[in-house]
Amino acid sequence: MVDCFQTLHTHFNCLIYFSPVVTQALERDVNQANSDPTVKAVVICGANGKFSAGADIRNFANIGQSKFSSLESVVSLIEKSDKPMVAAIEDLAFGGGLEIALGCHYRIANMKARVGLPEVTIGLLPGAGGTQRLPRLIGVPAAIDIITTGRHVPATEALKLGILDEVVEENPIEAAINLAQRVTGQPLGPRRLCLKEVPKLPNMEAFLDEARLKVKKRANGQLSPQMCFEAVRASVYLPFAEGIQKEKQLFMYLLSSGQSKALQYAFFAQRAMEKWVLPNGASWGTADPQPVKKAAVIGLGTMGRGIVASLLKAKIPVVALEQDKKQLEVGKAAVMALLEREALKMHQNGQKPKKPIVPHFTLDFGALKDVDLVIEAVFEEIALKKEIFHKLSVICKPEALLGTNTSYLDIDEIASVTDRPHKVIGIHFFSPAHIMKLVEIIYGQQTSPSAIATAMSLAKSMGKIGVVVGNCFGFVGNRMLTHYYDQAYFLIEDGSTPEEVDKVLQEFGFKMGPLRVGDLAGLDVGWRIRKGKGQTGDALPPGTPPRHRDGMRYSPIPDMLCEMGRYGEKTGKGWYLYDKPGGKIAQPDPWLHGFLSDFRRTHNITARTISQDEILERCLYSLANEGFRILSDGIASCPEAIDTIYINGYAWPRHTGGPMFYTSQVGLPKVLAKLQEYAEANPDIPSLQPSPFLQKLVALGSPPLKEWASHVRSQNSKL
Ligand SMILES: CC/C=C\C=C\CC(=O)SCCNC(=O)CCNC(=O)[C@H](O)C(C)(C)COP(=O)(O)OP(=O)(O)OC[C@H]1O[C@@H](n2cnc3c(N)ncnc32)[C@H](O)[C@@H]1OP(=O)(O)O
Repeated sequence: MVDCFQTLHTHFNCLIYFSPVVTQALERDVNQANSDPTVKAVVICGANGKFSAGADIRNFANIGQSKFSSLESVVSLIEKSDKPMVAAIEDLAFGGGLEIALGCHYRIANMKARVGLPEVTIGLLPGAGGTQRLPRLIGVPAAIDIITTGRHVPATEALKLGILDEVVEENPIEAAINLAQRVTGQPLGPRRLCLKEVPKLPNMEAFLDEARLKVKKRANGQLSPQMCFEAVRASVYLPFAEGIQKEKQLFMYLLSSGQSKALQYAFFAQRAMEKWVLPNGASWGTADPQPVKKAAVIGLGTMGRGIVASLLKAKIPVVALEQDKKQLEVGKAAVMALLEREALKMHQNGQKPKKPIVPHFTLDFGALKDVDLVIEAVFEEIALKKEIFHKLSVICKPEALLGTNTSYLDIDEIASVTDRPHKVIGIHFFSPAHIMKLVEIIYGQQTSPSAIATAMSLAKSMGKIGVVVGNCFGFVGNRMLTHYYDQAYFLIEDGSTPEEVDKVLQEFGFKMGPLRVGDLAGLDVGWRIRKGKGQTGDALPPGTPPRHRDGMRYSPIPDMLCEMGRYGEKTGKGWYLYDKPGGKIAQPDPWLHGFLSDFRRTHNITARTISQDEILERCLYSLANEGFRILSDGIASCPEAIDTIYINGYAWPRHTGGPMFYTSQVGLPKVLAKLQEYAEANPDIPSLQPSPFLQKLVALGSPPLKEWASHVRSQNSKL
């Protein structure tokens, strides 16, 4: 990593993610350069076209304090050197990598480089002086922004901010050597960040108070953004050396917190999804993705519009089809408005908006004859979907992949009406589809590995995270979610208010609780699904007890709200009262509280005071309990898949690692005991009965989460 100007040729190939061994080697080489009189200046660069992405975070939690301290002392050694030290940043300088560059006296990067301090995203803070040097270099507001968000800063912005001294078109090493030659002999004092004052603000105190509140609000219970803020704040009030001590103290606090463990787990869990393997052994190694040069989307409702935008983002031309002229006009206007908003957003973020490819809007199914992929996004009605898929199998070319954006329905049933069940696959987006990162890729009994590879590769090109799952009602995410919502409804029947339930889940870390989310998504969505299942509406057999279905407890309250036209935000009332239809300001609704009291009276329910613990445990443990069933059914291949789905599709608070990781941290015996307790108290709620797989894990002594998949004996793959 160290290269020299003129005589020193020590050059060690630093891995993009460095270890304590690399830190030691860097220290040795800097010392050598310092003591070699023939060396006039040093250029620090990376190997293989990259500067550094920071420390290797595998097994981070096991590294002792001394190893972290040693990086700061090497940065300090670089900074104190009497010879000019120049960082030549190729492509990226993140985390400890940027901290090393901040220790250098000059920094040069190539045009496409990005720099940043992403430690906050893995539950930490920059612990090698970054929180003390960056504010001295670029001022407190910009440093707070970069350090508390962990965002990647493009080279051009970094130049404007003053993080970089120069940006060059190509290889920065050459330019760094030239710079080193130019500055040799000039005083280095003014270039040492540790000696600089933090730039003053006229209203520093007030600015920091406001910034602290903003960071806390955005953090939603995550500690690292708040500790990052406190470390930067220390740079304002403490001398450099004391600021470094404060940074170290806060870093060690975060390192030992459960949150950093959870966030690092989530980081690797997400990346593991890329390497899908089916129970029959199929994987990237055995399946080639088909090229998708042209795609079609059927249905331009909310989901269809977002899917069109996502495909266009991946530069795939799209045929957008609707069933009638009016729907097509409405859909077209909405898609164009969405594309304009996206372009404006890019412009505001300083990015150059690309000229959008305008979709081909049509009513004509014949326009689909040459597409490589269709994604159907019509209403969740199996008969409608089957009709469309039958048509597609007649019109589309034989090699075209037929995808459905269903969120619940049976992929095999849909495939059964086509001439190519091996090319039928679920591609389940999450709303808003152009923003949410998750895509569940669902394989049916006959879906080919190549179809899976194509869908996974498509997800990546749209900038999304694909997770391969098996076929069952609701797949992974929605199958688990049903139990979470059921508990919320039952708790409300038994005496809680929607506000109490939401508050508990918000305090856990969700941005919104289940009832508020229900109002946002539209209560009619679930109502239509329950009607489709015959749980409510015309298909309900006469004489069905109002609060039971097939002998199991059922809450009719959400159906009753919909029957009264209370669909949530869009109608101005649902679980909450809104300022107007489509309004965002939710207020507790006295009418609803009265309605709940009447409901309890009608059904002889004596309202009881329900503790916050019971609300949390019943909602979260019942959801995770279904996760254990999903694992033993082979619908998800590992707990990491479930957690990645929940974090990226359901806004599960990342700093708790996802439902399965969270359960592992609470302790499986405790979760099992609580489920047993709640199941006994509610014998008509079978979803509270602990899953046999959870019981098995506890009987096995609660092995670590990474071993759970190996304990699934009866994989019930649908392939
Ligand atoms: C001795 C300790 C002293 C000092 C401590 C200093 C603090 C730090 O530096 S903490 C680390 C800060 N850096 C980061 O958080 C960067 C994390 N990585 C990323 O953001 C991205 O990986 C990326 C660098 C932007 C590259 O993205 P992309 O091109 O999309 O590749 P990925 O799929 O994300 O990653 C490829 C591959 O690398 C593994 N990996 C990524 N980062 C790390 C890491 N920091 N440590 C170990 N491994 C890492 C990732 O898991 C992938 O592995 P596969 O096995 O190929 O899945």
